[in-house]
Amino acid sequence: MSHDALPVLDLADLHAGPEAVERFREQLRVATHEVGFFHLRHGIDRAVVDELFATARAFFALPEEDKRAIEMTNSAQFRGWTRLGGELTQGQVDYREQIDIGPERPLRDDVDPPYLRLDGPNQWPAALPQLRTVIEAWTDRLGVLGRDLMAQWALSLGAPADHFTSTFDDASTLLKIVRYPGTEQTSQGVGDHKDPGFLTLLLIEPGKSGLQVQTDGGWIDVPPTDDCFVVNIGELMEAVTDGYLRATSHRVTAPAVGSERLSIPFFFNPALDAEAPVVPLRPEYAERARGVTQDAANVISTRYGDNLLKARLRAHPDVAARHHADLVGGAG
Ligand SMILES: O=C(O)CCC(=O)C(=O)O
Ligand SMILES: [Fe+2]
Repeated sequence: MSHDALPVLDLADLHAGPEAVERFREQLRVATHEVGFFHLRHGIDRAVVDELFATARAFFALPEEDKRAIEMTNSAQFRGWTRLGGELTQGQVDYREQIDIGPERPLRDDVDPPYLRLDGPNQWPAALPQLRTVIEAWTDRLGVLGRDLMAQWALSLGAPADHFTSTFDDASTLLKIVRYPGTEQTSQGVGDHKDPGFLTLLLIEPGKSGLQVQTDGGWIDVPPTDDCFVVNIGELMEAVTDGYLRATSHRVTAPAVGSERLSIPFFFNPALDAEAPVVPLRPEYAERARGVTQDAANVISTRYGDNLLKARLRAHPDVAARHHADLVGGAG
């Protein structure tokens, strides 16, 4: 089926009686079977969203040396600031700067299997302590929402509500705060990709376009939509539903010169060592499962840590060469 706009779901439906809940689940299943992307009206106070973007702007406005002090290249865990042009998608440079923040954990002694190297501390900017406060509150809020949505997905597919619960007990979420400056050098803000995990809750700075999603009918522009997340599923959700649900390629075009675009994607994912639990699909859905995408250049692993490490090594070759040369065939 071809689509020229994303479906819009409303979280308020989950508190509006059994019929509304049923409708929400149906929309969730259909949207992620057919498109893999949808708008989700969130009902979050504007003041919360405004504070997030004000804090994000304050971070990007810090002096270069404050950001350089927390460069991702310092971190074997791929945490911290990536300068403009420091990231690749499909081998091409992305024109964005960002900070990556994961669960705050001590460094581990045991790093076998290698994905355990991704556990560890964040790098927070010393000059902007409120970044940590604001982001930790946001991450907690989105963790609750992520768990609720996973239960709705399970029910929508014919599985018990708690199908995913234990998988997310020790969630290994990832949050990025991203800035795309306007440029004439390239149209690539971030190149075509699928997200490697389960679920992405993307908050885009109000009023900004630039996100494009691949559908059967071609690439479509996602228009700015107030008070909504853009939600998409990642490769693991495709894998556990044998392709009944679809991880969809997307990209961001660089904004016009003289403007910029901020976004805050939150990737809701299980523990690194979690094996993604296959969903027992209702027979009428199993019949329409397409199988998992087979691509020799992007093999999907159902162990989250393996799938994440694959994506991180590919996107950040400088971090890979410095800290993980043994995994990428470097000098070591
Ligand atoms: O910035 C955006 O709107 C999307 C970013 C994205 O797709 C990603 O970081 O995975
Ligand atoms: Fe993405």
